Amino acid sequence: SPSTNKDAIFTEWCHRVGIETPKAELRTTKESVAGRGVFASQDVLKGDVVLRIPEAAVLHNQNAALYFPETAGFLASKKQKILKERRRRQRWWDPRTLWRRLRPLPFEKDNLEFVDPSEDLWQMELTLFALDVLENASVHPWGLWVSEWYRDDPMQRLHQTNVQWKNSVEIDGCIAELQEMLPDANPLTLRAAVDLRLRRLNALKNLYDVHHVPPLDTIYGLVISRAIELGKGIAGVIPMFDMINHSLEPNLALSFDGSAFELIAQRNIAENEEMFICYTRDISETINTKKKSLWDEVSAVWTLVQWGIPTLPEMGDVKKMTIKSSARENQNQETEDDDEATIKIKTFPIPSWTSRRKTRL
Ligand SMILES: C[S@@+](CC[C@H](N)C(=O)[O-])C[C@H]1O[C@@H](n2cnc3c(N)ncnc32)[C@H](O)[C@@H]1O
Repeated sequence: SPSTNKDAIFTEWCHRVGIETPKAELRTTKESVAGRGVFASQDVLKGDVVLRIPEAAVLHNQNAALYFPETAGFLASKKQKILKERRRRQRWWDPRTLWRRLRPLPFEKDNLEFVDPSEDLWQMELTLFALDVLENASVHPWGLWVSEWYRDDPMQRLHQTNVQWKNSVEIDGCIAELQEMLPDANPLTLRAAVDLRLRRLNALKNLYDVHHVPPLDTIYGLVISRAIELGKGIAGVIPMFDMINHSLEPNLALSFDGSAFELIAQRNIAENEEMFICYTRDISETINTKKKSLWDEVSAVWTLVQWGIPTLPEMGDVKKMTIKSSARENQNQETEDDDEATIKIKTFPIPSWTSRRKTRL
């Protein structure tokens, strides 16, 4: 049974919003690598579905827009402006673009140079929606879940002090702590990663003009550590799936069947074993890359900054979590050569705004 009352309340919440937990259970326990994680509630066989999360329960911008149309409207108009500005920058002959290139001292990059509008805007979208949820936590269906979001590492503590990227004393302290967690990391790489994360947040705040919301930085740090890419430039946080910790040898894979996300056992798992997904790269890739390279070191540093998880340098990677559409089919094909199984990545189809209108939690 769940180890704390809070876990039991969360599990009850999951069932209320349609999440099925046939073989998995959230537990706050020292047995978990992160103090809290998802465990097998009974013996699991390879190929079993241990969790099933309906798409309507996922916090992504279209589901969130149903509850917070005002925020959705604000975000959409800002996004339009940002994309327009980017299109203008792509016209090299535009006088303003030309001026930017000809400036004598182009070292001070501007906001748009720290974010890629086709990749990074979901960060602010999900952050603002999560803030909306928290403001209405006592009545909103997602309230109980979002209130449970948690992360404790030097980078998150830095975010929680709402530090500016120019404030070097606090950044130095954070870097020193991260360095202790990953002594092999090159200090300059570490500084660059922290700096990039803070500058990107700063750039997003400027582009959206949302500077004065105090818990924004905190929620931003939580959102980026829990979201998963669902499609190009679209991300979401999947309840209960977001409670699963990271391992380079995961025993679960995520699959989408058109209406729900399923977590499928990749091997037999004993009752009370912790269950993991891999936040970084697939096992099949890790096996072939034992060699430590500069790129691996950069990746390990990024994993530390993004999730607060110190990995071995040769194991790190910056790749985002991916959805293995074929996770279930692989079970049938994999019998002869497990490691060679190629994973097809399915782009998650976000349903249109109108067709989703009726589906609420
Ligand atoms: C998606 S959440 C996972 C659930 C989280 N443990 C919780 O209770 O909310 C990601 C966060 O979990 C923690 N985490 C996940 N895997 C970890 C690991 N292998 N070692 C240490 N911390 C981990 C980190 O704090 C990370 O930022």
